[in-house]
This record gives sequence, structure tokens and C-alpha cells, in this order.
Amino acid sequence: MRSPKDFFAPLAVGAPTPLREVPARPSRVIHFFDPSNAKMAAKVPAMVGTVDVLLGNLEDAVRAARKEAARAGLVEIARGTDFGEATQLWTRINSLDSPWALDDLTTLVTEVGDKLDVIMVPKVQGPEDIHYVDRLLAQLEARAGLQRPILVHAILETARGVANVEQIAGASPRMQGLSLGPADLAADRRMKTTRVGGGHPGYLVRQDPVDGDINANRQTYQQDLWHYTIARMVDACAMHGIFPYYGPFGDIQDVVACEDQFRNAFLLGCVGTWSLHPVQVEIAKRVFSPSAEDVAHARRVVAAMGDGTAAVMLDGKMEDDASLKQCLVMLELAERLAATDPELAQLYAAEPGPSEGAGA
Ligand SMILES: CC(=O)SCCNC(=O)CCNC(=O)[C@H](O)C(C)(C)COP(=O)(O)OP(=O)(O)OC[C@H]1O[C@@H](n2cnc3c(N)ncnc32)[C@H](O)[C@@H]1OP(=O)(O)O
Ligand SMILES: O=CC(=O)O
Ligand SMILES: [Mg+2]
Repeated sequence: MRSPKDFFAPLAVGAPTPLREVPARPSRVIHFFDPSNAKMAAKVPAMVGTVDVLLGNLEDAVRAARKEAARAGLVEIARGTDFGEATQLWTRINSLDSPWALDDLTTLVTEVGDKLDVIMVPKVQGPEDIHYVDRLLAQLEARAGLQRPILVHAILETARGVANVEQIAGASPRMQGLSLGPADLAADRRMKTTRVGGGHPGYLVRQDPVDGDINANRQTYQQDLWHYTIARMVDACAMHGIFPYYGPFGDIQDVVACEDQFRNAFLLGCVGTWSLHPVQVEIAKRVFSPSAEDVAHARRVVAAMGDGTAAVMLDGKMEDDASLKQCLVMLELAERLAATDPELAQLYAAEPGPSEGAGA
């Protein structure tokens, strides 16, 4: 463990200096593709600018016999694609205990490290996994002569990882964020589910009996299996100044439930999610962008609050410093997204600004 004084010192001679603040680039949608799948890979150049992050996946969902092909395919795509300002390139490497992780890191950092923004590390168990990757990345960055540090994103998908979530989030200045990995986490926890994310109809609460009649029809309400873990993840990320994300939603056809799951994560504080199939891209972008109504309301609150202190009434509701701060979070996100998304810029511009909304 490094001393707090050394936290921002490079871990290898010649490695770039770690960042003091994680860049808040839009990452509403982290789109997964398999670089060894020719059809999917062929679609990548056309997706630049339409998704915030393109992630070349090397881990689960890539056949063992195709691991080297996926790695080589990602190198080729990284070299041959201009990702512009609006789209980042990430990868998900194989797990640290697999036969492929070392070569994934060595090859990608030395060959296309200048193109890679973030490396997603699966099945992280504790801060020691991040420390291992941190030092290795510093050595490889020095070897490759990189000028900016590659950031690290951990998937929360083991029970031990969840128990250690605060230490993982704060393990290195490279930590960019955390994603929920509900499929592996369910298996590791021995949950009795068989799905990739989303809810389960059996996880419910039931209305109390009316007049003591337990046999009468009683309303049931499905509950969110992931609420606890997402909330813990969001707190750990906020505490360490990094970003939380929902992960995969495996029922590709059920776009309605997918949107619900994404929205729950957005409302709880997540900044984005994964998309596994093109059909999930627009859902993610829509859900993780503040609505025009939210932006308009936030502007009205800012305008009504004046110097930001005291309490005011707006539409019959009390607003004060705390609701103002929530509105500022919303507006800051809207501004950041509008800077790279012309459609959102237009949408938000159509809403009344603080002066027009004041006192309305
Ligand atoms: C638990 C976890 O670890 S989740 C993360 C790991 N899993 C993944 O990354 C899964 C990524 N996604 C996929 O592999 C695929 O989308 C699947 C297997 C879910 C579905 O694939 P398909 O059955 O081919 O879907 P479908 O027929 O609807 O595809 C339509 C088109 O979109 C393309 N497509 C599908 N998924 C993607 C993708 N993620 N990126 C780009 N293109 C895609 C298909 O190649 C197909 O192209 P075509 O019209 O030229 O034939
Ligand atoms: O990798 C993701 C998961 O849900 O497992
Ligand atoms: Mg997983």
C-alpha cells in the first residue's frame, strides 16, 4: 500500500503522472463489441460519434479459441479508426487469473495504448487487484512512451468485490469508475436466478390481507434485486470522485424492462450503462441524458433561489439549498452532454433559461 503522500506519484520511472481528477467525459452508453466477430467489428467505424464509448470486449462472450483473434482484432480496429472527440475507446480485458490477462495488457498498452482511454477489469475482488494492474500499467506506459495515463474501471461482480467496494474505488488515481456485473455477481453470491441483469418476478412483496382474509386476491409488487448493490456502488464512487454505471441487460428483446432498469440506475446516481446490442444504444442515451422537463425545472429553481440561500415556494413546493444542489447536478450534466451532442444542445436550448423562468 502506498503512503497517502505518494498516491499521485507515477509507479514506474518514465510513466505519465497520474491524474488528480477523473475527466468527466460523456459515458452514457458503453457499447460492447467482440473484435473477433467480423460482422460486429465491421460496424465499429460507423458507430463512432453515435455512442460515447466503444468497448472491445475480450472477456466473457468471446470464445476461448477466439481470445487471441479478439485481441489482435482490437489492435487493428484501434489503429485503423479515428475515434474523434465524442467517442472513447475502452477495452474489457480477461480476468486477472486467466491465461490471457497479461498478454491483453502487454499487447494493448504497448501497441495501441495511445488510443485506449480506459481498461475495464472484470471480477475485481479487492484493492490488491487494482494495485497489480496499476503498477503493470505504469511499467507498460513507460515502455510505450505514453504521455497520458490509461484509466481503470472495475466490474463489481464478486461478493468479495462488493464487500471491498470502497477500497477498490479508492485504490488508485487511475480508477475511473465501477460497473455492476449482475450476472457474475448473482453466480458468485449463489443467488437463485438465471438471468443477465434485470428483475425477477419472484422477488416481491405482497399486500397485507384485507380483513384478515389471506386467501383473497392480494396485490404483489416486484422489487429490485440490484438496489442494494447499486446504491453501495454509487456511494463508493461519489466518495472517491469516480463514476458509477449499471452493467448488462441480457434480455435484448425486452426494451421496456431494459429502459426501466437503466432509469432506476440513472435516478440512483449512475452516469451510464452498457449496451450489448445496437437496440440498447438509443435507450441508454435517452435515459442517461436529463429530460428537457428536468432541465427546464432545474433552471427555474436556480433562478428562483437567487443567491442560493433561504427557502422559496415554487409550484407549491419548498425549494432550498439542497434541492438547488440537485438542480445544479442536473444542469452540469446537461451542459456537459450538450457540449458533444448537438441534438441535446438543441433540445436544452429550447427550454427557458434562468432569467426567463425566474418567478414563473
Ligand atoms: C454478462 C456479460 O459479460 S455481458 C457482456 C458480454 N456480452 C456481450 O458483449 C454481448 C455482445 N452482443 C452480442 O454478442 C450480440 O448482440 C448477441 C449475441 C446478444 C445477439 O447477436 P445477434 O443474434 O447477431 O443479434 P441480431 O441478429 O439482432 O443482430 C443484428 C445486427 O446487429 C449486429 N450486432 C449485434 N450485436 C452487436 C454489437 N454489440 N455491436 C455491433 N453490432 C452488433 C449483428 O452483427 C447483426 O448485424 P447484421 O445486420 O449485419 O447481420
Ligand atoms: O460482466 C458482467 C456480468 O454481469 O457478469
Ligand atoms: Mg461478468
